[in-house]
Amino acid sequence: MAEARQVDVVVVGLGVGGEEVAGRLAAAGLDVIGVEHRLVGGECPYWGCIPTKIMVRAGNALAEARRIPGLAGSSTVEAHWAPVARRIRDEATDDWNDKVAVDRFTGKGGTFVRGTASLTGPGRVRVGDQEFAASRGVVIATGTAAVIPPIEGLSGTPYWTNREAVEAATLPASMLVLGGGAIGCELAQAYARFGVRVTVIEGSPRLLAQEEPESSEVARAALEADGVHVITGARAARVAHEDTFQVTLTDGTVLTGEKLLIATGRAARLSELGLETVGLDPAARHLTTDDRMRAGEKIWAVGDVTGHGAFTHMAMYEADIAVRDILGEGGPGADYRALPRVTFLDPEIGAVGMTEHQAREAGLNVRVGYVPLNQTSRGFIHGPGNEGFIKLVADADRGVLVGGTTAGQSGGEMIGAVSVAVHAAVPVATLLSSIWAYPTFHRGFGEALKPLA
Ligand SMILES: Cc1cc2nc3c(=O)[nH]c(=O)nc-3n(C[C@H](O)[C@H](O)[C@H](O)COP(=O)(O)OP(=O)(O)OC[C@H]3O[C@@H](n4cnc5c(N)ncnc54)[C@H](O)[C@@H]3O)c2cc1C
Ligand SMILES: NC(=O)c1ccc[n+]([C@@H]2O[C@H](COP(=O)([O-])OP(=O)(O)OC[C@H]3O[C@@H](n4cnc5c(N)ncnc54)[C@H](O)[C@@H]3O)[C@@H](O)[C@H]2O)c1
Repeated sequence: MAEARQVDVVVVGLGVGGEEVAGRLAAAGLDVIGVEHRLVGGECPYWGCIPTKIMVRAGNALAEARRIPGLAGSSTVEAHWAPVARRIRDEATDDWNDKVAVDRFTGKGGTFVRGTASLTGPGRVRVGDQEFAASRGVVIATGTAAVIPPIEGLSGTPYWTNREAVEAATLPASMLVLGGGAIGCELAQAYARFGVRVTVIEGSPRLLAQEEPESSEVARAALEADGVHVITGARAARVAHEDTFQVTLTDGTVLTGEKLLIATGRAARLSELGLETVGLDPAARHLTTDDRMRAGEKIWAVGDVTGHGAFTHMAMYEADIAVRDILGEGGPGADYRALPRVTFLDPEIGAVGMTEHQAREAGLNVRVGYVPLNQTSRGFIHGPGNEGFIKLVADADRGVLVGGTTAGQSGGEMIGAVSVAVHAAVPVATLLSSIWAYPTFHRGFGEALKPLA
């Protein structure tokens, strides 16, 4: 093997987080190697956020058109998948080609290496027969991959993960979805709105189990309204595939579907990284980081691998902190109190910070405000499609919000206000004295805040 090339920084994985770190460090004048074995940009643009939200946008347009009767006349809606598949292939992913993204990075002065990287010691990375010695250190941004549960018969069948569901040029007649988290719910609704017969099988007692119970109810009602068969508290015991999939649940129920989507969570890609060469545990679920995203000697970690929340905005947030630390720029460290997330169902389910349950578990003196959107003026005006609610969770001792959920037409947008309040610890008294525009959905904040006084 040739002698190690001396550089400033090696970034392993150029997904959302890694591309941001590598690009900014290169633009700042450092000698940066960026290593990626699939596509620069990672899961979000090619198989995650962007293509799935293109599907959601299209499904929502269909749903809104179907709401015209009773509001504005009549509508005949014919759903076609071809424009959705075309937008994903041509506009969003360049047919799963990352040339533009690679050029973006090299244009900032970075050196791109296509391949699988592994650590060989502090600051040292191997990619194929190339070795790099990074004087400042290595940034791990290797993201997550779909978890495939060890169900009898599943391995070896042509099951789908989010990748095949996103790449589909045509739709199946029917689809079984294992897992009712964000991926399962979003794809189930989008597919159902294009006429696919969808069944969701969720192991825990409710969908979106990490969120408020009220969010789970909204999600279930929304899916069922679109004809999705939702089964909760059920486990798959066996999978078989001939022409179609057969999933046998532990209670003996047999379900069939043309496709089977596995959406049972994601796991950090850590096991093949050579973490043992830098004193870290390769069997760990995530890389533990301090508030500067440092994970060990000459090692930073950002994005899904840190386990703080598998979201693009989290990867970007942590990338910014790591960049500032590597460049010695200072500034605020990581603070996860106000982590926002949006499940892009119709209605959208936005949430930030703690759920009521988490706040009680944390021993806070909890107060809760809750308003169903259909009881607000805007909800009444909106009519069909006005499902949702605002729920605010306050720490009564400190007089501030610690979390909230905004489910509804613009739930993903509304959560921004709660996010600011939690992040900046705005006193509930100050929020109560605010003026909320009439008739908006967010005017419901005024009502939801009243019990928190
Ligand atoms: C279906 C779906 C929908 C989603 N929707 C949303 C959404 O609406 N909003 C949101 O905020 N988040 C969403 N997410 C989550 C979001 O995509 C991730 O949080 C984000 O991509 C994480 O960025 P990352 O850089 O940590 O990892 P990734 O984007 O996974 O990038 C990691 C990169 O590292 C590369 N890599 C791994 N190991 C190596 C190695 N050894 N050598 C070289 N390269 C390596 C991988 O090929 C990959 O490109 C969604 C995810 C999925 C799957
Ligand atoms: N809108 C967004 O921001 C968005 C969208 C999609 C994904 N994501 C990110 O990607 C992550 C992964 O999404 P996900 O939906 O795969 O994971 P998830 O962890 O959110 O949900 C997985 C679900 O599968 C269930 N499950 C696990 N094993 C099962 C089994 N054997 N049988 C039946 N059910 C089982 C779990 O109980 C859980 O409810 C999310 O947590 C989120 O961070 C975000």
